[in-house]
Amino acid sequence: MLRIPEFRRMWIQLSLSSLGDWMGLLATTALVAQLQNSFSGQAYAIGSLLIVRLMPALILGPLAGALADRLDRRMTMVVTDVIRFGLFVSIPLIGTLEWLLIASFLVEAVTLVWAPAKDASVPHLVPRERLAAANTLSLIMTYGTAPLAAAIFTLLATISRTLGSSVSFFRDSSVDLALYFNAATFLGSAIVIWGLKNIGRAARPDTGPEPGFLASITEGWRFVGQDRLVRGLVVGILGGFAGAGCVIALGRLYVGILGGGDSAYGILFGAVFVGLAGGMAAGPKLLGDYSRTRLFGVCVTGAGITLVIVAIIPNLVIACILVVAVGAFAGVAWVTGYTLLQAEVSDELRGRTFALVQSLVRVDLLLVLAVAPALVGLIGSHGIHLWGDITVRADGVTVVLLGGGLLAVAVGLFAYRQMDERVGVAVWPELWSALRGRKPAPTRPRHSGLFVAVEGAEGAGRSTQVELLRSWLAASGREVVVTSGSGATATGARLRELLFDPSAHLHPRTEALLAAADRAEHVSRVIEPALARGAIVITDRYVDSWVAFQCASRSVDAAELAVLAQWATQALIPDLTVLLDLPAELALPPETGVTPQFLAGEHDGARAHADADPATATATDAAINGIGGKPGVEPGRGSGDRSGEEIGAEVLAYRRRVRDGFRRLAQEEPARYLTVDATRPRDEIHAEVRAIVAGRVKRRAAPLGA
Ligand SMILES: Nc1ncnc2c1ncn2[C@@H]1O[C@H](COP(=O)(O)OP(=O)(O)OP(=O)(O)O)[C@@H](O)[C@H]1O
Ligand SMILES: Cc1cn([C@H]2C[C@H](O)[C@@H](COP(=O)(O)O)O2)c(=O)[nH]c1=O
Repeated sequence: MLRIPEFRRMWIQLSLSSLGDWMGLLATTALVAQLQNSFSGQAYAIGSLLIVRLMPALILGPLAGALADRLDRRMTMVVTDVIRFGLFVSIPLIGTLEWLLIASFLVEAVTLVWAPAKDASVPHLVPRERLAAANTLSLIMTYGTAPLAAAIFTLLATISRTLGSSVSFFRDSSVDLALYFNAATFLGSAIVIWGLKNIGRAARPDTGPEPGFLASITEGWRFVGQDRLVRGLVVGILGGFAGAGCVIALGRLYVGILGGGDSAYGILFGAVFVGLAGGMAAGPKLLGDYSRTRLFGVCVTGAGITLVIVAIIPNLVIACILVVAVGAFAGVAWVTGYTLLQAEVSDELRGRTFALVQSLVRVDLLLVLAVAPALVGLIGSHGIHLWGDITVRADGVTVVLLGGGLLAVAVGLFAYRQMDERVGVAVWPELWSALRGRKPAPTRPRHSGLFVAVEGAEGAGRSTQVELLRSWLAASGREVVVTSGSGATATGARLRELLFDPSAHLHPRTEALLAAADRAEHVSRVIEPALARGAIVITDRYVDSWVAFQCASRSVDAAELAVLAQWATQALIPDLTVLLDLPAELALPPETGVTPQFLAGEHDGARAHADADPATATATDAAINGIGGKPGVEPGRGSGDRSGEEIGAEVLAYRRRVRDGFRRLAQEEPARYLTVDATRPRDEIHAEVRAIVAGRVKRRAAPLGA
C-alpha cells in the first residue's frame, strides 16, 4: 500500500495527526489538572474538558460534513491543520483554564471539518479494491500512535523533571513541551497534505444547481436514512459502539465481580485492544473476497453473541480470552464498515455521511457511558439462587453487559438484513469457503428493482399467477417486466429450439451448457437491464426449473449444475421465488389437453386429488412422448416395447423427482421461497403472493400505492 506515493503521503499525515491528537489529549488533561489546586477542582476541570471536547460533534457535526463536501478537501485539511497548530501553540502561551477550554472546543470543531475531508479523500488516492487494506493501515496508525504518544509524553515529563532543577526553561514544562510537539505534528501534517495534488472538491453530478447549505445538510441526512446499505451500516456501527461503550464503562466493575483487581482489569482492557488490532489487521486478509456487506453484519452479530457469553461466564480467564474475540469481531466490522462507507457512498455525499456517522457515534458513546453505570447502580447487586450451591449472577453489571450484547446481536442482524445483496446464497458455506481461500461468486451491483420468479410443475398455475401479479403491480404505476425462464431472447429461442429437438440427441453436458447459454442471455439482456431501471421483473420459471427438470432426468449432478447456473446468471438470484407446489399426479402437460382443471372439474381450488388416477397420468405422459421433446429426456421417450403402464410409472416417478427437486431447493433457502399449495383457489394463492411481494417491494424501493 505504501508504495502508492499519494497514499503514503496521506498515511504519514494521518499518523502525524493521530500522534498529535493523542498527545493533545494527554497534555490538555494534564494541564487542566495543573491549573487547579484542589482535588475536586481538578476533577471538575477534567470533566469540563471532556464535555468541551465532545460538544462540537453534537452541535457542529452536520455543518462540518456539509462544509467538507463543499470546500476543496486538500485546502480544507491544510487550513484546519494550520489552525490546530496555532491553537495548540496558544494554549501554553496564554496559560489560563478558560483559554484551554475555549481552544479545546475550537480544536475539536476544526477537527470535525478535517476528519470528513480526510475520510472522503482516501478513495481518490487508492484503487477501490485496495481501500480495505488502506483503511486497515490508517486505523492501525490512528490507534497505534496512542502508546507512542504516551511514551513521548512520559519521556518529555522525565526530561523536564530531570533538567528542571538545573535549567529553568524545563521547570514544569513537560505539558508545554508536549503541546508544542503536538502543534508541530499539525504543521508537519499541513505541509505533507499541501503536496497531495489529487484531492480536490467533491465531484457533484450535473443534476442542476447546487443546493443551499442547509438543504445540503438535510440531503446528507435523507441519504443516510433512505439508503438501505448506509442505514444498515450506521445502525450496525452505533450498535457496535454501544456494546464497546458498555465494556469500557463496566470493565472494572465486571473484573471486580469475578474476583479480579486492577491488574486483571489491565489485562482485560489490553485483551480488547489486542483483539481489535488483530481483527483490523488480519480479518479482511483472512476472509479474502467474502462479501463485505455480509461480513459487517456477521461480525457485529458475532461481537454481540460473544459479549453475551462474556456477561454470563463466571471465569475471568475465559472472559479475557473471549474479550479478544469481541475485539477481533469489532475490529473486522470497523474496517469493513469504514471501507464500505468510502466505497459505496458517492463522492458528493461522502463528507456529510462521515460527519454524521462521527457525530452519532459520539452521542451514542456519551449516552452509553452515562447510562450504563447509572443502570448498574439502579439494578444493584443480586444473585438468583437456583438450587443447592448454584446461584446465578443477576447484578447490574451482568444485566447491562447482557443487554449490550443482545443489542449488538439485534443491530447486527438488522444490518445484515438491510445490507445483504446476496439473498439466497447461504451464509455459512460461503464464509467457510472464503476462510479456505476460495473465491466467491461475484457480488452484483445494487438496484432498486425487484426480481420475482414463479416456479412449479406443468399446469401448476404459473402463468395464471404471473398475470395476476403483473396486473396488480402495474396498477401501482411501477414498471413491470414479465418474462420467461427459457427462450426469452432471440438467441435463447434458437437455443431452446435445439434443446427441445429430440433428434439432436444432446449429451447431458451439452444440454446443460446450451441451457446455461440461454440463461446467460436472458439475465444479461432482459432481467439485468430491467432491474437496473428499477423495474419489477416477474419470470415464469428461472434456474430452479432447469435444475429440477434436468436433475430429475438424472443426467447431471445437481451441485455441478448449480455452479454452472450461478456462473451463467452471474449469481443473479430472485428476491422471491414463488413455488407453486402441485402433487406429481396432478402435474400434467397442457399439450395433452388433460389439465388439472380437467381432472378437478370446473371448480377453482378443487385440485387436491389425493385420488388422482395415476393411470390417467400414465396415459397422458405416454401421449406426450413425441409431442415436442423436452430437455431432461423425460422417461418414456424412446421407450421401445415397454408397456404403457411401465412408461406411466416411470413418468410419474420422474415427476415426483421434479417436485422433490423443487421442494428441496425451497427447503435449502426458506427465506427466499414462498411455497404455495397450488391446489388452492387461484385468488387465495394470489392474495398470499401479493402480501409477500408487497413487503419485498417496500423493503427494496418506493412503496406500492395499492
Ligand atoms: N389455482 C387454480 N385452481 C384451478 N385452476 C387453475 C388454478 N390456477 C390455474 N388454473 C388453471 O389451470 C390451467 C393451467 O394453468 P396455467 O397455464 O396458469 O399453468 P402453468 O403452470 O403456467 O402451465 P404450463 O406449464 O403449461 O405453462 C389453466 O387452465 C388455468 O386456468
Ligand atoms: C425450462 C425447462 C423446461 N423443461 C420442461 C418442463 C416442461 O415439461 C416443458 C416445457 O417447459 P416450459 O418452459 O414451461 O414451456 O419442458 C425442462 O425439462 N427443462 C427446462 O429447463
